[in-house]
Amino acid sequence: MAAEKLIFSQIPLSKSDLNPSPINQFQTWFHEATLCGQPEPNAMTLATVDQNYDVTARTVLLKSVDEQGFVFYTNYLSPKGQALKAIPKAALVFWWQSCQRQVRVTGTVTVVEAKLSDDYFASRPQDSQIASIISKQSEVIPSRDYLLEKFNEMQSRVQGKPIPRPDFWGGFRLIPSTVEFWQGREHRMSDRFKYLNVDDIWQIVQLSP
Ligand SMILES: Cc1cc2nc3c(=O)[nH]c(=O)nc-3n(C[C@H](O)[C@H](O)[C@H](O)COP(=O)(O)O)c2cc1C
Ligand SMILES: Cc1ncc(COP(=O)(O)O)c(CN)c1O
Repeated sequence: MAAEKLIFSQIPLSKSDLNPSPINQFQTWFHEATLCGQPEPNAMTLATVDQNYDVTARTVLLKSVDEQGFVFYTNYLSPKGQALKAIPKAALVFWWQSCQRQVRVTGTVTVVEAKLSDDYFASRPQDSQIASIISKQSEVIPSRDYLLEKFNEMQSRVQGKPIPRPDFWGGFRLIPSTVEFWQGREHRMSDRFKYLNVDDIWQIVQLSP
């Protein structure tokens, strides 16, 4: 592991290393994060702004990424769901300490196709499905017992039968307009490159650390 870490941490990143597509570049770095031994490399900070301009960030899990964008799943009625409905813009941050790498993404957010959410919901363990349904995400609750009672009630009611996805739960896709790759280097002289989408063409600029 130590040797693998050495391979990717504190190695120079130069423009000629970068794939013309920030998504391909992200996929390469994501793979390398696993090689570095980074636990949960798909955990990302998601920052949103609501209609009162209040800014909030929380961790969510990246569940898929392709040329269309970065997909995560959540409760559409949650604070983040409501914020994204009001202002469909967001930022993502990945910090892969094991590789001394950071990726920052900004862009616009759309609700994913119902079929994609249906398929993802169906792939989750049934107890996770139940938790998503009985939990009104981020609402104040009187106690854990209150939640457990709802969980147990639903568990005994469905008895393992397939549960359809509720319409208040599903995926969002962040369509990137900027993607920045940061490689930690010695003396805080880190390497940074930012992809900017200009008229559907990705331009790459180098940034001062
Ligand atoms: C590692 C980690 C992964 C998480 N993944 C998700 C996720 O994929 N979807 C989700 O809705 N909440 C996830 N959460 C919980 C959120 O951080 C947050 O507590 C919850 O979504 C409520 O956020 P909100 O009140 O801003 O809407 C995760 C938390 C952690 C620590
Ligand atoms: C509330 C919540 N919803 C969704 C997820 C996404 O992960 P999974 O679908 O693997 O449960 C998480 C991950 N911890 C979560 O905490």
